[in-house]
Amino acid sequence: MSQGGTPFLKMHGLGNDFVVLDLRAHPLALSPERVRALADRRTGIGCDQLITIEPPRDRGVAFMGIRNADGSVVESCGNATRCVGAVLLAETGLATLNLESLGGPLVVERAENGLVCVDMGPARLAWDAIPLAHPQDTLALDLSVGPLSAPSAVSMGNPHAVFVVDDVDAIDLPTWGPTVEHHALFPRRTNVEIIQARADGSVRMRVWERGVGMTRACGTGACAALVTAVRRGLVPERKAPVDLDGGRLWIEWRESDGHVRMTGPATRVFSGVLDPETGS
Ligand SMILES: N[C@H](CCC[C@H](N)C(=O)O)C(=O)O
Repeated sequence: MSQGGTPFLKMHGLGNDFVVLDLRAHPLALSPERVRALADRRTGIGCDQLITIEPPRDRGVAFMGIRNADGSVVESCGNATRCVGAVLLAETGLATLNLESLGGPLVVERAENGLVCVDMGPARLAWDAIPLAHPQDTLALDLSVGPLSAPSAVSMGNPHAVFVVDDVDAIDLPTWGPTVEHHALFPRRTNVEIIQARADGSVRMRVWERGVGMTRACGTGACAALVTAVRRGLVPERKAPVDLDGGRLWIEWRESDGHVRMTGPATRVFSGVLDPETGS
């Protein structure tokens, strides 16, 4: 492998996986084509999102860049925030730190049992904050696609359409997800979640991610799911475990400031160096 390549880490949060490029000492131009090539699971390293760690732009320890597998640059990624947060907590020895993203400032803390807790900022519920193409009540949108109808819309810096269903395993999300993702109601497309409330107070969720497709977990989606469950009166408290295909996240929607806190694992898989010639 040639010298001077860009170091990377392969990481995941509950199976939602990332190639994390540390660009702080190794600037690298990332065209959408290059992102798609790196994310390709057949010919590239393979990941749901390409994540960059960049020098801070304001008061954080670093800036985190987020690119979906289709090459789109997006605002927020909860699972990647825990992963990058874990890297920076270990690097700095801090117990809590500020991380910057396009979706806004994030606060990352060490939690018990090796987990990572992130203050994902406020849930945004206004129609033009999602954004939607025209004014609507975000608690229940005037939208039906196949067996899915009347989702709630929530932004965690990125858009989410959350459908409440009786049984998430009875919905063919790979079929209906893309139709919702690209619906004209969402000028920036949307992530698509289906959720069901359980008798034990937990929430079960599956997700079709904007710019990726089906993933095993979505941290911002889990935040949007809990916010929707609270708004719809489906859970007894403003906090609940959210069970995704890849595992469990603990989510709380704080009443005092409307911020959403997410706690869960961050897993490092392997490290490497990108070849500067081939970029992979
Ligand atoms: N697909 C999302 C970005 C990644 C979100 C997800 N991986 C998470 O953990 O929050 C979007 O286009 O907004």
